[in-house]
Amino acid sequence: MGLPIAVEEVTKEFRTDDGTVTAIEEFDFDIEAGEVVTLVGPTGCGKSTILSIILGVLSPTSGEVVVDGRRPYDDFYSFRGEIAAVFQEDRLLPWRTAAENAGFGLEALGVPEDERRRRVEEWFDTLGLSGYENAYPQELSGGMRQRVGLTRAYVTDPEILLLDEAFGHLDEVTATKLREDFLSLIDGGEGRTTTMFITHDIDEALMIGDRVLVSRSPGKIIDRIDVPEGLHEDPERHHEYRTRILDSLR
Ligand SMILES: Nc1ncnc2c1ncn2[C@@H]1O[C@H](COP(=O)(O)OP(=O)(O)OP(=O)(O)O)[C@@H](O)[C@H]1O
Repeated sequence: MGLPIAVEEVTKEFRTDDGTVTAIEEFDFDIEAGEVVTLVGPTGCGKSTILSIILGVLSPTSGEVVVDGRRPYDDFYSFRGEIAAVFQEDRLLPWRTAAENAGFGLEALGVPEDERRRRVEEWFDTLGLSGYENAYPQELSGGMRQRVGLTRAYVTDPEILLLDEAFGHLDEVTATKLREDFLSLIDGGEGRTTTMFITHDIDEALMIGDRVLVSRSPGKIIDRIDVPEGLHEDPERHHEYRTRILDSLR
């Protein structure tokens, strides 16, 4: 069903040669178990920073993130297999085949090879990668590589999935197809994974999120929007929501 995420008054500052940069200021929101929340905003508004804190690779300067009574950055290894992330660059290992890359997380969790193969094959089938198990990343298109990255995350059956501009560098046709597949994946499951999806693309944020958080640089959340069901199939209403976000970012 996924675990809920509580982000409580989180501020993150970085020290630089010129002083201090505030990447995010008092981010405060909850993501319910199984909810899909998108965070949208222009470059430099703190999207990757908050994602890294939830993933547990960065600590906040003040405030805290609590998942299941634990803080990911204090207890990183206890979240192994529970939080998975997909990034803009696919981060596949070039010397591993597509199936070996996709099974990497399971391998780290000590899942036996037969079981790994079975689970990867199931996901490859769902994501249209069947037949490419033995291909190397450099033999695959950008969209296919990103599907391998998604498989690597999904195959561990995580409680929380974090996506950082995951479809951002793909051409529009491939990105649209991946978004549609991604939506049918998250809507198809009986127990939804709690998902945080960050993007600078307003249409993508509205299409994917149950709820959209809007952030402006320097990192401050300036709007929170509940997305009505089926919004992306209603161009007029979609336009209204898009305009609201654009206006708040001006
Ligand atoms: N390690 C760091 N050291 C210094 N400043 C940093 C560091 N990481 C991020 N920042 C600064 O914090 C701010 C927010 O960065 P962040 O990467 O979170 O933004 P973003 O919204 O993800 O941007 P983009 O869409 O370009 O990826 C920026 O001003 C950035 O320069």
